[in-house]
Amino acid sequence: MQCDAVLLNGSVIVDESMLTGESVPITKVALVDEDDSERFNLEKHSKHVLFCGTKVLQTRFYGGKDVKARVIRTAFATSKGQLVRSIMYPKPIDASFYRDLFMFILFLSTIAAIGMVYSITLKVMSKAPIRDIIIRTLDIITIVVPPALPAALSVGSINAAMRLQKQKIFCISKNTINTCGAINVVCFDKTGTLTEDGLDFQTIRATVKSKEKNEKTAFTEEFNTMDPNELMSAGSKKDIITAVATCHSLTRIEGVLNGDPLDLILFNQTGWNLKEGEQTETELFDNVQPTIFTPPPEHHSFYGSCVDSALQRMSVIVSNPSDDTAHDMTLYCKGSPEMIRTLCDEETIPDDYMEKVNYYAQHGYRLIAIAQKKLEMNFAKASKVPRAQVECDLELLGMVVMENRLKPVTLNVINQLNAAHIRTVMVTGDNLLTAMSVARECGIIRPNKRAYLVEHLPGQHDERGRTMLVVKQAVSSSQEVVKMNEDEIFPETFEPIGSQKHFVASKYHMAISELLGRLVGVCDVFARMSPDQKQEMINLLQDIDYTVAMCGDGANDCGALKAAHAGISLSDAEASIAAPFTSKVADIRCVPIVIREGRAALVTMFSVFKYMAGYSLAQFSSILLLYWSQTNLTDLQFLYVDLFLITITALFLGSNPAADELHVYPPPNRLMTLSSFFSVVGQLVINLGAQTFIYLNVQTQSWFYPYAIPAKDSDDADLTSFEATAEFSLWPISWLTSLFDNMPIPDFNYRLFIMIVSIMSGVVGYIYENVFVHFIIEHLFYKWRKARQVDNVKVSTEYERIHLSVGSDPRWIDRANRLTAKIDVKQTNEHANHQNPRSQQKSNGAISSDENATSVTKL
Ligand SMILES: Nc1ncnc2c1ncn2[C@@H]1O[C@H](COP(=O)(O)OP(=O)(O)OP(=O)(O)O)[C@@H](O)[C@H]1O
Repeated sequence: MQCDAVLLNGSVIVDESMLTGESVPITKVALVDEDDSERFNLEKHSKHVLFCGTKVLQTRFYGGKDVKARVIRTAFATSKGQLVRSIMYPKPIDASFYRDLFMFILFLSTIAAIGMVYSITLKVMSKAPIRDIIIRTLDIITIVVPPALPAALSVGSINAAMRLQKQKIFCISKNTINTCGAINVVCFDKTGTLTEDGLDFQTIRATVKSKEKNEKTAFTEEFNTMDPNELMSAGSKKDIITAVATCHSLTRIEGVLNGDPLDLILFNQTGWNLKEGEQTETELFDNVQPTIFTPPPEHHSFYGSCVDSALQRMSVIVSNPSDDTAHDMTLYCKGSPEMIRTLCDEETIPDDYMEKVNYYAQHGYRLIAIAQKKLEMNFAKASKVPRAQVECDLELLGMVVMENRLKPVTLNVINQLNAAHIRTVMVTGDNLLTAMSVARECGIIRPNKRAYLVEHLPGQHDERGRTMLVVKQAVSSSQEVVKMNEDEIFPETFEPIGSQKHFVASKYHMAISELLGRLVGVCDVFARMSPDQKQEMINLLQDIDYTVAMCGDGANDCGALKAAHAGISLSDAEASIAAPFTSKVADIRCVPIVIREGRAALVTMFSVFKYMAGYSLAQFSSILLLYWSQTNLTDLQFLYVDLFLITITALFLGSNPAADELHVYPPPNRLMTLSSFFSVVGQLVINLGAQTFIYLNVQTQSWFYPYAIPAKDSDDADLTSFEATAEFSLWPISWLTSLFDNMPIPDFNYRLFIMIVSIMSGVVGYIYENVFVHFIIEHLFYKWRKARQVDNVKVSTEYERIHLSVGSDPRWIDRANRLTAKIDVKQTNEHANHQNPRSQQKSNGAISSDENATSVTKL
């Protein structure tokens, strides 16, 4: 057998192409235990890569080729932590603040360079020895840019990672924690993330030939069990149960059935049993081996299945020894109702098919349609036949309706994020109507806002070449929009400062089941997204400068988790390797926690940086003055400032915990701003002013005598001087005075005077920071700049006005401007009152299924 990859427990052999992060097309996989590896000639059998893996991964091979490839990469990454980055993180971490840090260090270096020129000039003029010139000049660099800076900067994120771990959230990329502080949009997968993974079976609707409708196909009534006898008495074929029992990728691991939770629940409903072949795993991949499915005792047939899967559907070919001959087999296919419809013979589709699908979907149910096709082929041919050849002209057998239950904490967490003005977006592979209903239920679509469905009319363009779109209004939204004071949701009037300019406060929500680049900024629900589209959507959001978190649980979220600034996985399997964060508590409570800790890490990183830079500049001012007198601080004075005042204080600063709740104002995520510049330069000038004043003033005192410059400067030269003591300014307790080589200042009043000058300089610095930097620069100046930009772009409609509030970012305005073409929203009638018990509960989520009730807008 030749396969593309081998999952080998315990040892790792890697092909170079995987290390570059390229995707290798993998269609055939062998799983080998360590004990079997010698017998299995690895080099001969594997085309591309040999990997280590874990047995449990076998159950995940239901997602199609792409997913397989990802699983294999995961398998490798699982046991070789060090190489995880090269494979799973080909994309470097994007963080503008790291760039800013670098720029800021360059800025400090420029200040250091000025100091160096000053030092060289002074030393040359005083004819100092070359060695002294070099050492004193280089001193200035380490004073202005402290060597402990990088270590001190990472203290915040290390502490945050430890706090996260206590809350069962594990992080494999510490740098990402700082990025989380800047997150302004969170994308959620639906199934398994917002809703429970284990869906409850609700109803089965089989198809029958209806006598009343001239033998046309129709749906049976709702059945709440999968009893074949009940279904057959209603005229349905029992094949629908056989299809549910065989069309899946469940497998036994150590005797326990494992696999997709949806399949597991449906299979358990059938009461069938599954017995896999006795072969070793190696042999399993040499040939397609039948898996045996045993129906309940009254039947005694055996079925062999060949599982394959692809986007939105999966198919099996089944042989029933009691019914089929050696040349007869049956293909069973199950998947999304839209996809199965495209594969079925129209004759077998009931007239009210889409009506029923929409009916269930708009009440939040998850639907799986089931179809079959009789094949004339033997087992050997069936195992190799291309799926396109057999997956056509299917006969629809019916559909299964599953309940989509929200996890208990979901609503609360989404509300927390909304209240903090962090945009929440749903990105799911499921049906648009189901997605909208769940979005309404969990608060992504807010109760006081209308929801619109956007549909794309491919190929239709207006006179300006813009794509035509259809906008449908949610059926109940106009009547049932909950009248809420906007302040109840947004307690404070929101004013974007700095980083917060992307917040979109629109009066409505839009949902779409296609990925249209321009709409990522305005749609809140993205349905029928393939794994690649999920990833693409994250990239599009990043293109318009969002800092994006993605929270998901499944193999289909791996790409998006990897692409996001912060991927948060709720699963231990493949998603956990693609994501920097993994929560052991499988619900979305981890999302605000990660953002809060990210904010704490970001704030502490910036504060530590500013503190260290500020103190270094204060020390720099002292040095400039002391160099003028050809003296310097003593070694212990340097040590005291560097170690105690700068490094240890910075380390304590870095252990600040996160705030208890997610505040509406995020911390600034830029360091290179006008306010930072004025803050640093202003504090430097204030400090230098105070120190120069003392430096000059001390020289006018009667007891002062100037520093005696030694004949030849040497390392152990006596640096004791009144100038240095006045600059260093420590209360003259005798042991401290001798420890720091201070020159005791004899006049008590003058010591008090130095103290007062230093306090005054602190007060002036404080006032400058708060009045000039915070109020005038940050508040008034940014407000003035914002007022010059258009803030709200209005989208007019024939019936009402919809306001798109787009913040102040010019790119947003540009995008919103393209939406200002007329949106002609036609309101549809309230959908018929349904008997379904969930209809009341979910009425807010109901949306129109009337395909004609639309009109066109242009994008
Ligand atoms: N085991 C399965 N058997 C048949 N069809 C399936 C199965 N799992 C998913 N599907 C179909 O494929 C569609 C896409 O599945 P996918 O796993 O990408 O997303 P999802 O599970 O519906 O939602 P989410 O992306 O929120 O997890 C589903 O909506 C469903 O119609």
